[in-house]
Amino acid sequence: MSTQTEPAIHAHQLQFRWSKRQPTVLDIPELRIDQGERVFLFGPSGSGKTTLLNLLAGVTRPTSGQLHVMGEPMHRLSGRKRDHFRAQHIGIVFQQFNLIPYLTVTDNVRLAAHLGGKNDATCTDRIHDMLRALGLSDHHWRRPAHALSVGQQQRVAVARALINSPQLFIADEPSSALDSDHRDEFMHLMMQAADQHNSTVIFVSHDRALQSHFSRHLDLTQLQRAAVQETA
Ligand SMILES: Nc1ncnc2c1ncn2[C@@H]1O[C@H](COP(=O)(O)OP(=O)(O)OP(=O)(O)O)[C@@H](O)[C@H]1O
Repeated sequence: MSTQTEPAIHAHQLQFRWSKRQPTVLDIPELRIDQGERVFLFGPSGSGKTTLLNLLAGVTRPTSGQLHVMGEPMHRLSGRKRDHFRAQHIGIVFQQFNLIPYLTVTDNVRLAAHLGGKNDATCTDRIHDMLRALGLSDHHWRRPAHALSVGQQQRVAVARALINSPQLFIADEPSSALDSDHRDEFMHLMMQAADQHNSTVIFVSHDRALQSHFSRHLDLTQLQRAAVQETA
């Protein structure tokens, strides 16, 4: 596993395409992100931001090249090993949150703790502390996820992503459905939670107003050589 000096992310000659008949979506000669960095990733629609996050999270595997995430060679690991690594070391907030609608708020977060091997005796207390820190008070905890507002679901998704104290926290447009007041509050809470765990943060958004929360701003079109596929 990783040491303190090892980068959180190191990609070398990283390429990805969906199939042999489709054009290359990502072609990144070199990318290094150090542990603890706060990265704001942006680029036009279709430029491959979500695809890159999925590669970093091990959801998909590079077509060619090397990708090390906290020292692990993701380009060489099987799907099962990548799933295991993700559950233990990476927290993700997806665009659509992907909560399980009929499970309670607490159990949605507990499931992630279980998959990460951290559903121990202190788990319920840790979940409730996390939910409280993210602004969800106790009368929400036993509600099914489908009975929450979009903003509340986002907070559950962040709690779920952070419950295992991940070394890498990845978020794909997690604040897009919030108004500007709630967005700032949400960003503050999210960064505070990431600070507590000293996580590396990679955050994708079209909203450039949010980039002031981040120490590094990465334009995907500058980072890579593949052309953006035109959206019809
Ligand atoms: N499952 C898929 N199969 C084939 N092509 C796909 C698939 N998912 C995405 N693509 C294509 O890959 C390219 C990159 O898509 P991606 O979702 O990574 O872009 P993005 O920068 O995240 O876009 P947006 O800002 O609109 O979310 C696009 O041309 C898209 O059409």
